[in-house]
Amino acid sequence: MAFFDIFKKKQDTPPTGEQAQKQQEELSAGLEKTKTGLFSKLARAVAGRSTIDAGVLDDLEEVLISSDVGVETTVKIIRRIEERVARDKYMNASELQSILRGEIATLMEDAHGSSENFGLDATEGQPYVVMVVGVNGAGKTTTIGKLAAQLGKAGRKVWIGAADTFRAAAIDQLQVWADRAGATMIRQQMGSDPASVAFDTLTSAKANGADVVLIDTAGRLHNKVGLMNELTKIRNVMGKVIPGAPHEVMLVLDGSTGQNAFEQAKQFTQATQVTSLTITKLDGTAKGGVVIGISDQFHIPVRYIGIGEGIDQLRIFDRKEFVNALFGHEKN
Ligand SMILES: Nc1nc2c(ncn2[C@@H]2O[C@H](COP(=O)(O)OP(=O)(O)OP(=O)(O)O)[C@@H](O)[C@H]2O)c(=O)[nH]1
Repeated sequence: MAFFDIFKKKQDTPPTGEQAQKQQEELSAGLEKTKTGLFSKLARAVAGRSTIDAGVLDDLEEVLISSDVGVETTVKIIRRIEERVARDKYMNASELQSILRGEIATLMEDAHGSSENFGLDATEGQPYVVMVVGVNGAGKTTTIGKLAAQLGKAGRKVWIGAADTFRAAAIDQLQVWADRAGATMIRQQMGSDPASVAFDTLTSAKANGADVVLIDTAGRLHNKVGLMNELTKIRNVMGKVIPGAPHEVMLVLDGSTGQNAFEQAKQFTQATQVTSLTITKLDGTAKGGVVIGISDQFHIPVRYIGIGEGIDQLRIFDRKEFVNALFGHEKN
């Protein structure tokens, strides 16, 4: 069974029209800074210009790069718009916003393919295991906590493994979240072997009929080989307890770090096979363009975004809602 099914199908009732609207409004509010930044820059790029010409495209390039969309993705977008302009000859500068919206929507669709494709399916009757990776401070602990709470609310039995054993405070913080979420947490002494914690967690989860296992890991980046070896060791141990585990490797990135998030994505994708992304802290930043650039550049689907500290402010990422939140609903 895929995690997406586990999560979605267990939700008591789908949101009503009113709830769905509220959720969309919260998302728009969370992305407000990114939206305002992008649009004020776009407005400046087209001010006083009638057609989309080379000058407008140069300015657009700067707008996208300064909105943290990333160089590769920016170049791709500009090239596509250039092709359209070449075909169409005359394009009004006022159309730039809707053209950009269309290009971003297409990019996100290409990057995501089937958005349910986050990793492997778990064998029926076995827990679905998510290994959560990312640097300290990216929001791993909070994300695991919110996820456990949402899954618990949806009636799922959740096990959490505290395999970030380097800081006692990190283990304690995770324990607080686990208790709040009604999840079972497996922990050992600070400094113990993370692979051993993962082994204990999966063994206990399997024996107790857990639905989902979330494994927290330490994300020290000072040494790439060290990181790779540690993550490989944890993965191998998991696979011995539950064949196929981990079914998903979720990389948590702090969206407010902009270009740094791209660098982290590069480091982690080189160290291990990452199958999904969670991008946190989009509420406090104008750097939300990272969501577009990272999913495009790394071709890894974004599963969740964090738009606040509240439990339900960790949202399943929906690329259409995201584009709507940035550009408004499409007018027919
Ligand atoms: N505003 C906002 N804050 C967030 C979001 N996600 C996480 N945070 C905050 O970011 C801070 C860091 O989050 P943690 O979960 O502790 O980060 P971590 O990656 O586990 O870091 P370590 O515990 O140091 O390994 C906390 O204060 C969280 O409340 C979000 O989506 N929005």
